[in-house]
Amino acid sequence: MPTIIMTKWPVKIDGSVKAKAMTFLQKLSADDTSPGLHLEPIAGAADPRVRTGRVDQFWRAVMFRLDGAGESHYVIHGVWPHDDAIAVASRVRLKVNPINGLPQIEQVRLERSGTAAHTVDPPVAPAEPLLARLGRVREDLVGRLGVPADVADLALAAPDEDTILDLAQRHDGWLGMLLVDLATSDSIDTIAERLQIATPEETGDEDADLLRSLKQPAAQAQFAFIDGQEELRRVIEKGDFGSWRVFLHPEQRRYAVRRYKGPFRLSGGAGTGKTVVLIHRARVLAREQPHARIVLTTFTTNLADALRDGLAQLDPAIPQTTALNEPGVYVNGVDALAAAVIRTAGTAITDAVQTVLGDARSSPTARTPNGRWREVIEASSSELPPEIANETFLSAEYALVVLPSRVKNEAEYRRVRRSNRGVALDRAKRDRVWALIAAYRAQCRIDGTLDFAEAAAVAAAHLAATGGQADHVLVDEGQDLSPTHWQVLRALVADGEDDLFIAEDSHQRIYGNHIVLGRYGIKIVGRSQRLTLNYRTTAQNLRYAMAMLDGGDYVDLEDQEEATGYRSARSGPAPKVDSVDSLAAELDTIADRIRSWLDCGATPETIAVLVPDKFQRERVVNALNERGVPARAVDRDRPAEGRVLVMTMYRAKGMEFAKVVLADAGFRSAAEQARLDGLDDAERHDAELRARSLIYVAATRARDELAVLQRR
Ligand SMILES: Nc1ncnc2c1ncn2[C@@H]1O[C@H](COP(=O)(O)OP(=O)(O)OP(=O)(O)O)[C@@H](O)[C@H]1O
Repeated sequence: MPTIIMTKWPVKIDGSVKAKAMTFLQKLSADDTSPGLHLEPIAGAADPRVRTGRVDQFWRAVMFRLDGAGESHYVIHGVWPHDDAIAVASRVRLKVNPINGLPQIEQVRLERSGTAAHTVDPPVAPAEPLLARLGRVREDLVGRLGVPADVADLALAAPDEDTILDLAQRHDGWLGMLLVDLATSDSIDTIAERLQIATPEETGDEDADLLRSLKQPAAQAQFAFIDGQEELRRVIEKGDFGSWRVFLHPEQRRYAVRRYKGPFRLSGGAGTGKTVVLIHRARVLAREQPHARIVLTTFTTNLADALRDGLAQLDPAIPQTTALNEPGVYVNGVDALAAAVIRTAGTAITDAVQTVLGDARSSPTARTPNGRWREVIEASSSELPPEIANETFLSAEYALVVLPSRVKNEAEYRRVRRSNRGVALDRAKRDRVWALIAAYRAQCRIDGTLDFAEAAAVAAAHLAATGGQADHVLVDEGQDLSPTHWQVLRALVADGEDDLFIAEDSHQRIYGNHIVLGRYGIKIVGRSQRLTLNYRTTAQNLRYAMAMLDGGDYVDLEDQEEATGYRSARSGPAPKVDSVDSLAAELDTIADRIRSWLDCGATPETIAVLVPDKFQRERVVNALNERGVPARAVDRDRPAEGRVLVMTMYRAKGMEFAKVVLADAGFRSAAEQARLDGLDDAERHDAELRARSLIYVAATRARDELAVLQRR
């Protein structure tokens, strides 16, 4: 049967044509001799392999036919209206790039008009174009990396990064990726290595050479061999043809499929496709090991919902299970996962509670309410200074020191190591802190509740005693997890091959404290890599977001300084940053901005207003509705259609929108300021880092346009 090789299609087609294209491709993949397909060569075409096929009366598919291993292969270039299709088919050529061995669809110049098929105004070269400033010469681009000469000349004349990114956006696949890389300070060797470029071997059989080239890792960012009718349907039905589902960057593919001898850590800035790698990896593991118990987890339930949806979109055939310890992929937030361990353990959980808390609770499934630490502090007559007797310090001390070390009494607390905790505690202070912790525990015992960190610690102790319940654990948003989360995940899976795969970005830590994985039995030892190409955010918005982090000392889960260098594949307008004098002016400006986007054809649900807290969320929703802009608050529910979405910056984590307004960026309520003022230096410093990260997270949710409003 013929093999279909999809490419990222250069034109977007609408739903009804898509359905017909699907039928056409299904027929083609079943039998390419069927006369209804009207497969035809084009007389005088630049490439004798080119064929057109009849999608319907009006639309034609353009493709290349290759023969190899006794089978025909069709590289589908795209679908166009009849006359355009003939014009495209006459001038396109598929060849192996002689320098880098990658497949290249080029447009041959039309002799009649003497113009290039893809005309681009050559920029006027400034005194020193960007690539010259970076020390690049024509030989690097053309002779070493295989950039076509005409594209190389445009790139070499580009005055700045944005111009190169514009050029990159006009070239799909490896060429676009090379251009993005060339605009950075990475060495030519690094760039070549990243795309695994190698000089091609020529066998004399051109079709076989092309097929080999199409299978190169960097080629798969643009060409996908379709594995059966079902995959064909998914590729065509789901959104655009350039989607993450099909065309992975070679680095993403490597991390999705590679085997690791132990825990692996994948870092990367916002939008670099970490979640995409995790979802693909879950699929790869599930397909290769149908009996494996695979866990895909993250920090919140909302993010887990998105992972679940993403996996189902990628491949509905992958079995998702709703119970741990069963074959298939179990997707859940890490706290829900810990709760599930406790629930299914039943009364057998008593031993684990005893191990962690030193008391007996038989069915500790209720949650400790927020504010319990405050009540305990208020009810005590502790002589501790305010920078210790506060909720932030005590809950952190409890989650970072007491629970992971399973401290059960004052004597143990006196001895425990408090590494990386800012405030030093002498013996008297330790005893007083313990008195508060003991009061907290006593109250929770009476209520029969556990807080989230306790529940994770108890679940970890239970698993450690009774054995793991998974074969592979994949973790997203690792930077936000707390020590007992890591303990439960470590205990969930036995040490061994592909046990833990962790995606994280320390710049996006907005919840917990900084921690180091090695302390919780997760030894990365050199198995750590970084993704650096941002798929989501335009270079302009990314620059704005990165500037929020300037000067902050961010440290990753292996206690190393976090790298900042990463780049965007997309270019767009600069963010609009406005300062306003009053709340009313701010709300008016938000409404005006959104109205102008809607007037230009944006759909409401692709626009989000991100605010610091729930109070402001309600205020913005009301103000927008009053001003005739339909808006809706998003909380735990999934975003609905037809209205502009308004949510807290926390809720927006992991999401993305075409257009984003950051309202009241950097706002701090009086209560929050008072809380920060009451903290010790180390806690305050960490809180400041998290506050900057929150703006970074929020700003990187914008795909195309970002507007920022600050109060003067
Ligand atoms: N290979 C790819 N081709 C096309 N789009 C991609 C690719 N990889 C990722 N994307 C897109 O880039 C966006 C960001 O991807 P993803 O959410 O996986 O990044 P992330 O690193 O997890 O981001 P964040 O840390 O901000 O949550 C998504 O829209 C995703 O579909």
